Amino acid sequence: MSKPAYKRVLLKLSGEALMGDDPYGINRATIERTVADVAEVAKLGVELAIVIGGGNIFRGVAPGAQGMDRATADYMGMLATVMNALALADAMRHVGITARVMSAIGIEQVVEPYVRPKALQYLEEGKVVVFAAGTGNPFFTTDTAASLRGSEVSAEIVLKATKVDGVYTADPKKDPNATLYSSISFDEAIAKHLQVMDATAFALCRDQKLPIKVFSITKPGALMRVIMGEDEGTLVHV
Ligand SMILES: Nc1ncnc2c1ncn2[C@@H]1O[C@H](COP(=O)(O)OP(=O)(O)O)[C@@H](O)[C@H]1O
Ligand SMILES: O=c1ccn([C@@H]2O[C@H](COP(=O)(O)OP(=O)(O)O)[C@@H](O)[C@H]2O)c(=O)[nH]1
Repeated sequence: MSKPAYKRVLLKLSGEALMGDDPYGINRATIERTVADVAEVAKLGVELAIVIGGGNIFRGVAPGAQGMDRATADYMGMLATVMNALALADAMRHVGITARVMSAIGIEQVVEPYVRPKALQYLEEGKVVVFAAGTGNPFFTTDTAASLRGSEVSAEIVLKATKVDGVYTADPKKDPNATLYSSISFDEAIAKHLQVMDATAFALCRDQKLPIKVFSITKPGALMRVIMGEDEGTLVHV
């Protein structure tokens, strides 16, 4: 059997990865499917750090957050990612994968705080590390958290699993004529304002020379194909 293309990766899962076709929240069948994909990769011996989003929960409360102070709403969003991280780690435990959740905001009775050397130790021990609460700061996104943590743990690549199967010339959900890039440079993605990730996340990865692969969260086998270095999704590179 061929070998994985990477030894250590940072996987960014949007809240969507737990939501499925529900309007919001956590869908049991969907989380199990996501975890089965992740488990397959972990069992190959690839060291996996995960940053989980919160859109699936935050969307449910967002109407009530209207008119709210932005920073306060963002803290609610970060707490949503903590809930997702707990659900994800628990689902991993069910399939025999040991996961550790680390939070960027202090919430010690619930999960341990993010301590970089500890995260590195877990990864070396073959445990999956789930980073919760994004960067711990309002006005950021979990995509930026993925770039940050990916850099901190020296991941070889950031794998962004999302609703679309790669980076397009325009938002494919809005423009039916948009075409898929097989690869694109950070500078071009930023200059063209391609919104698949925010500019802060792109810029951090560019500066750290940390490539990003954007691929579908729903396409069966896509994560494994990416891990094996096969042609899948879009590579964003320096
Ligand atoms: N140029 C583009 N290529 C691909 N996707 C794009 C592009 N511009 C905007 N998008 C949108 O970005 C989304 C991916 O971002 P993601 O962080 O997973 O979602 P969200 O933040 O909305 O939960 C896709 O759903 C897609 O519709
Ligand atoms: O470093 C961070 C990461 C996240 N968030 C908040 O948490 C929410 C959920 O994260 P995100 O939208 O990135 O999740 P996803 O779309 O990937 O599910 C965001 O909308 C922000 O309000 C934040 O304030 N700082």
